[in-house]
Amino acid sequence: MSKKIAIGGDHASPEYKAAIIKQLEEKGYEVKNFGTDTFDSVDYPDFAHPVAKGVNDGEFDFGILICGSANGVAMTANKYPNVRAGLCWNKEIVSLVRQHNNANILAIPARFTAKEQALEMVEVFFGTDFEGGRHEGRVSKIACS
Ligand SMILES: O=C(CO)[C@H](O)[C@H](O)[C@H](O)COP(=O)(O)O
Repeated sequence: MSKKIAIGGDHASPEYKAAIIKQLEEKGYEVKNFGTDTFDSVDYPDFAHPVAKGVNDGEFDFGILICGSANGVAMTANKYPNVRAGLCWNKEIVSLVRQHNNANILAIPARFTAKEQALEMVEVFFGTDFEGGRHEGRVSKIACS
């Protein structure tokens, strides 16, 4: 069954988001776009919450969030107990956030990452599995009870 992916971001990112959606759909993923789709100024939590909630509730397997620095969307998403959003700026960090942290949301800083690099990061994110092992226990300690 194809993976279901939720994606969203603010006005810093619509063209990155569109390119990522195209790439993912071409690879057969099912993608739901939560906006925004224009450069009109918006508030990033309004787009990060629905993506994070969908991943948190198991409606989506993974999420992608994009804003200028990625801090705002990552902070918002990480309020949800089942979400592990990783702010990534290169492919190596993306590999690690999947292998070691079992991230289920990739947070991309559009204003500090070239679009080609963002697309490569997305490819690495979905091509890398959690290693488990010694990381299982650590990841299980992330959420507050
Ligand atoms: O990076 C962000 C939040 O962490 C967002 O993209 C904001 O838009 C950023 O704070 C910049 O805001 P601006 O209104 O685009 O100047």
